[in-house]
Amino acid sequence: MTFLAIKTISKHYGPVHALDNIDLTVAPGSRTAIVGPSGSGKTTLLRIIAGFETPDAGQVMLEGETLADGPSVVPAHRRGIGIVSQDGALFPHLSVADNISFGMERGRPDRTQQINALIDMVELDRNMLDRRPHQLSGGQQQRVALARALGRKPRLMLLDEPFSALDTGLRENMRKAVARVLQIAGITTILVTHDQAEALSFADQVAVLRDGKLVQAGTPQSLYLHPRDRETATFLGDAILLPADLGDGFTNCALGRIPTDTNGRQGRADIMLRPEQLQLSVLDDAGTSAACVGKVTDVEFGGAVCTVTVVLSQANGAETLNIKSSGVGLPEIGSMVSVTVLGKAHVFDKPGA
Ligand SMILES: Nc1ncnc2c1ncn2[C@@H]1O[C@H](COP(=O)(O)OP(=O)(O)OP(=O)(O)O)[C@@H](O)[C@H]1O
Repeated sequence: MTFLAIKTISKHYGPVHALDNIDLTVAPGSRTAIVGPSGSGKTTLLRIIAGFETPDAGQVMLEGETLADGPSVVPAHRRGIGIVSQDGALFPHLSVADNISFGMERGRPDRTQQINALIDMVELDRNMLDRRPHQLSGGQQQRVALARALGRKPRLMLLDEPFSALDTGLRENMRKAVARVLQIAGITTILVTHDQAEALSFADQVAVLRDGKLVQAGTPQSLYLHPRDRETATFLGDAILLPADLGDGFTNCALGRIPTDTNGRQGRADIMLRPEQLQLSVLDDAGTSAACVGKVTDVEFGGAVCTVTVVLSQANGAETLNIKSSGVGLPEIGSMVSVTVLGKAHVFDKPGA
């Protein structure tokens, strides 16, 4: 079932083609993340959905209602869409309570009850209600902004990089908290972010934009493991890209004979593995018959996840691999290791894709 449908949306700013024929559907109650490099059109798309920007062509439909049909649009304030932006955009001269209740009827008998319910929902202490925004941390301000947006009971919530000003630990906590609040409230959400890890962990659906075009949309798992092209593969995370010979659901490549995610394709192709699909074992003298052998040339300690650089032997094409490994029992530089592949290699649709 479709809740929001974006159909053939295009937008120019003078000579810049900010959005080019975008089609995207969003299911009710779901969380979609729109990701892409800087300038790929993410904010423009969000602003068109919100009603702050008019498309040149195409439609935006929400619950079957046409919100935009080319330049003919329903104004932003009549769309029932909430938005939380990067800076939270709170009113600095108003208390937290007044910020949350902004737009609520002032004489409403259940006003205090509503404010309390909203501040509880975003898991802030009620004793913060009398404070001004500058007396709150960045994360607390974002929660107030979310409470204010929720107070208007939006049909759809748009989050425009709301976590980007927060530091790493807080960012992750906020992301989880916001996802929880929106899920409990049953509100369909679209998040714009340039942080691919954030998109993968927050969303049920990830849509990748590049140069104003929608490159791929799908579940985080499907995009991460089966990206359409090399650019999407490397945008979504570290990737090991290798040339290979295909046949019968297997490939022969520098890592030996490994299963692939396509059947029935033959010939040369480019394949991708995620670094965590490769497992290292330090070789003792008896292990030199292992299928794929290499030498450790660098070890980068990174806490829980470390990077081990391995140069494969001549027999394995002398490829250089950056492999993710746990910080426990890291091999030493200069040691010989065998490399085993977990799972399947992804085959790109087109050679050189
Ligand atoms: N009001 C505007 N006038 C002219 N050009 C614009 C305007 N808004 C956006 N653009 C251009 O449209 C393209 C898409 O911009 P947009 O802000 O949507 O990208 P983005 O993916 O959100 O980028 P970022 O991650 O840097 O915020 C860019 O080339 C940008 O320079």
